[in-house]
Amino acid sequence: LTQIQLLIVFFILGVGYGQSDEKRTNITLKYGAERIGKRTDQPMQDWRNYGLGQFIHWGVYAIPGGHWNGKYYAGAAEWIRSWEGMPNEAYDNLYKEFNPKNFNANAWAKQAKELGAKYVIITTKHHDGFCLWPSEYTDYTIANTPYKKDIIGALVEAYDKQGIDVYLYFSIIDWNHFGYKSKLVTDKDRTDYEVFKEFTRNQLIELLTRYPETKGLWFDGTWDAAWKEQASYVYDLDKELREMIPGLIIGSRFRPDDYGNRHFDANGNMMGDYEQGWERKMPNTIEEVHGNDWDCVMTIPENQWGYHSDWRGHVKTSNELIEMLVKAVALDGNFVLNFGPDGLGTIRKEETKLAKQVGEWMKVNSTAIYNCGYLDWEKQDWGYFTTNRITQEKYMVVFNQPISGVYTVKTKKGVSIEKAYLLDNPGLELSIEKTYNNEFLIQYNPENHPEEPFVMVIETNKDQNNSDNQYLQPK
Ligand SMILES: C[C@@H]1O/C(=N\OC(=O)Nc2ccccc2)[C@@H](O)[C@H](O)[C@@H]1O
Repeated sequence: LTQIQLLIVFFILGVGYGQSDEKRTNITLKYGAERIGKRTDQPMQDWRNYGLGQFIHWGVYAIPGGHWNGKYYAGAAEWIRSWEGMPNEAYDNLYKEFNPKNFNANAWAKQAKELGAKYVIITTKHHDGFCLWPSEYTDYTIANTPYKKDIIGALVEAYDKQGIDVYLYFSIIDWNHFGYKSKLVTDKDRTDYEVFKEFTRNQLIELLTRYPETKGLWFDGTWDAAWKEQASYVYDLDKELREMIPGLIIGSRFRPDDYGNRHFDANGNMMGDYEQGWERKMPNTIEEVHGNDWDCVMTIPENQWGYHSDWRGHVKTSNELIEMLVKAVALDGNFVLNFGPDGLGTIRKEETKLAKQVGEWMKVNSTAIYNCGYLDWEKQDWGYFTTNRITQEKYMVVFNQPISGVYTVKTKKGVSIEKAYLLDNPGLELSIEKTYNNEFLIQYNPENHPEEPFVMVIETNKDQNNSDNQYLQPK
């Protein structure tokens, strides 16, 4: 069978589409997954141990904030230029009034610190092509606004000062560049696109040169057919960027393989260092993550990344966001919560309130989040297990208090629970009954009903500070 016929066979069998976790290598690829299995170097360990991150979506789309000419835009605010109610001409001149007089990078970074975020992903350029840094490769940048100053530089410095690692979001889609095409039809498309590819490479090299503190790049807007044909160019660019900053972390949303597959190549092996497919959604089982690192990026409203002045539909509460965070960590992922500052650089009150609430919970309970990941015990209804990858301490994060006050825990063969107590009250030991093989019942009946999730610590006969485990010490 030719490779194409083989691919078709795999595709029909549904096995070639990258959702399986046994690593196959039947199809020879020049531009497939660069590695099978997780990265184990320190920068990636640090990434894996973050738990919680902050996403910032900010740009000229924050000026209209989801409205134009008195009309409400029901889409995602950062996509307003694509709305028929927003003339391109009008949008493309908004930068001339971009003057965020309330912007305070240190205040944003301080708020992220109090939230408990260990890293931040900042939009340098979204699909509209507006650059928040003074790029020398286009005039459509912050330098040509009334504000003039380098927003990215100020944010990198401020977050670095707070000890929060900085990752840069970069959209390959660029509606402002003449050479950007979603698909390549004519010869002129192709020659224009070659100019666009060089422009894209130049901007990425420029960003890593200007901001060498950058720990990684979060690519977006790579779903176009035109981009998916560029396996060789992207492979070389990926290599070039990684050589500029050793340890640089890039997710699965950047490279296409020989057949245009992103996230997973034709053999089902993940491209990049972690899976970036969980956007406003989450896996429910460990099987769905296929043994890969992954992040979930999440909006507070249903689907607004950039600032929209009129959030409609469901706005998540702090307890909902905390549960998503814990669920991500419990399934070996990171949870990245999005903030969309308004056109003047103010982080809106709803986001500030939630950042405070989640931050207060993290102050008490982050022991069950930072450096933690998946524990292969059977999931129970009361909530989630997490375990510290270094100390192997085990946690039960409770979201659903059983009326019975009985918390069922099924351990592994030979593992018995010897002690259980509340993280925020270690002195109060909880009673433990062993029933039958590997099942233990922990009793906890508080007088008053806790108003938010809480953490129980469990110690087993197998706990030791296992220094030879595969995860290195956090930084
Ligand atoms: C983080 C978000 O990323 C986007 N798009 O993401 C996706 O397209 N996600 C996606 C699409 C299909 C499958 C899985 C994820 C952007 O368009 C949006 O404005 C925002 O920046």
